[in-house]
This record gives sequence, C-alpha cells and structure tokens, in this order.
Amino acid sequence: MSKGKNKNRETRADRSAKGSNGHSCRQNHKRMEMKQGGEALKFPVKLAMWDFDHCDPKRCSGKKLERLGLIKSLRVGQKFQGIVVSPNGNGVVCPNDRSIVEEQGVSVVECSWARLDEVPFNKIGGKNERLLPYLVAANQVNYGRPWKLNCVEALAACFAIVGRMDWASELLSHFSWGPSFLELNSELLEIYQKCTDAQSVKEAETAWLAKIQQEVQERKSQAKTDDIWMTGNVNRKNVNISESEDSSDLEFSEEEQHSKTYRYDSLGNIIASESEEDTQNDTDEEY
Ligand SMILES: C[S@@+](CC[C@H](N)C(=O)[O-])C[C@H]1O[C@@H](n2cnc3c(N)ncnc32)[C@H](O)[C@@H]1O
Repeated sequence: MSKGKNKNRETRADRSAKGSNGHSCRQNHKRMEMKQGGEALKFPVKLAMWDFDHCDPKRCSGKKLERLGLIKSLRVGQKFQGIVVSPNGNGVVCPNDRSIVEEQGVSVVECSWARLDEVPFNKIGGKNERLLPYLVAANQVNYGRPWKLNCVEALAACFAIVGRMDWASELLSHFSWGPSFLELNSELLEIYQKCTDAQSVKEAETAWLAKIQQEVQERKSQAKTDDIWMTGNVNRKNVNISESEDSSDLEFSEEEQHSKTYRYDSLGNIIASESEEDTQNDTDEEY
C-alpha cells in the first residue's frame, strides 16, 4: 500500500491499464463487451484508435465501432505498427500501403477537429502515419464537407484506396449513412486505386481539384447566361431607342439570321469580329 505523498500517484501498472481517454482498460473492455446481441463482431484486420473523449458518444463513430467490438482503444504512449490515419500524417495513403494494411491493420485518432491542439501527437502514432487525400464526408454531422472525415469514414477510405473495397463496405455497413460514403466518392476512389505511391495519389488529387475548380467556373458562367433568359439582357435596357423605332427594328431579318452565325459574349451581346468591322462584305468567315 503506498503512503504519504505518493498516495495518489498512479503507478506505471495503473497507467498502462488505462486507455487514452483515461478510462481503465476494464471499463473500455466492458464497453467492448456491449456488442450487438452480446457477441463481439470480428473484423479481418486490426482496427485501433486513441480516444480522447472529445465527442458526444452518441454521435461518435469511433465509440460506436468500439461498442460493436470492432476497434480497440490504445493508450497515450502506445504506438501502432500498421497505418495510422492521422491529421499529423506526412504522406497520403496510397495503394502501395496495401501490405501494411493487410498485415498490421489501421488506426485513427478519435478526437474533435476543433481540439487537435490538445492531442499529444508526439506520444501516439507510429512509423506509418498518413493523411488522406481529398475525399468528401457523407456522415450526418459533416455531409458534403471535404477532407474532414469521421473515424469510420477515414478507416474505410484507407481500405478503399488500397483496394480493399470489401473491408470498406463491411465497416460502413454498420452506419445507416455509411454506404453513401463510397457512392459519393466512387469516381475519385477509383482514380486513387489506380495509383501506386503517395506521389501519384497527390498528383491525381491535384488533377481532380483542378477539374472541379474548372467545373465550378463553368457553372458560374452558365448561371450568368441563364440569368439573361430569366431577366432579359440588362445591357439592352440602356439602348436608346428613338420614338419612331420599333423594337422589331433591332431584330435581325430572317435572312440575316440565316446568312451569319453570330458570336455572343457572356451577357448575350453580339461580338463584332475585327474582320467584320474591317470588311463588312466578307461573309465567308465563320465565328
Ligand atoms: C478528428 S476525428 C473526428 C471523429 C468524429 N468525432 C467521429 O465521430 O468519428 C477523425 C479522425 O479520422 C482521421 N481522419 C479523418 N479525415 C482525415 C484526413 N483527411 N487525413 C488524415 N486523417 C483523417 C483522423 O484519425 C482523425 O483524427
């Protein structure tokens, strides 16, 4: 029995019996026993997490995996041999990581995105710490948000990238919204699966981001053009039409419309080509 000033100090044995959330292994173990129908579910590879208890247990995907007996809690100070999917990672998960995933498993850091500065990253992790490339969350809390996935999405994303779609689907099947994560990201995951190393995944990610950026620009210009059909061409409102001019005078004759193909700017104004200004009679040029 310890005495005096050391009375309240934890022994090494006490500490090692606690998870990263400070709960005793017995408590964690007890929770792990609360499986569906009392039976622990089995997963083909090791799944682990450092749980910092930042999140509402009812909404927390890591805790749910733990309740199902699918994931093991690690303590601070304990390292993980497999892939550690972490905001502290250097390279990104890539198909070349497959053998590590299959042999050693995957772990995550169960914490709040808003409290990352409270996580002692130097005391957790392992030699295979990885970021995830661009993917979009499908969970109910962060639906549609890129990069910041929850724990089960992060584990599933890792499995999917290394080509273990079977494990990704199996894990997500325990969440009502789970399968939609793979649907939402299907095109991109297929692209990542065709890569090899981290650099090729980064290149694929850069190309994808450029593509979606371009699509956004195109949609914006399209929206501007569509507005004209709804509101009319605002530039035309400033055209000074004399009393005697009928609006039909501003329209082109059928003959004109058929004889030329006009080019329009984004506001619907006809762009006069240089050659048209120079040589009014030149009708051969196509725009
Ligand atoms: C910050 S926690 C949030 C957990 C959430 N409360 C839940 O219910 O699962 C999500 C964890 O998933 C992993 N993760 C998610 N997105 C990631 C990304 N883009 N790169 C690296 N790790 C990521 C990390 O381990 C991260 O700590």
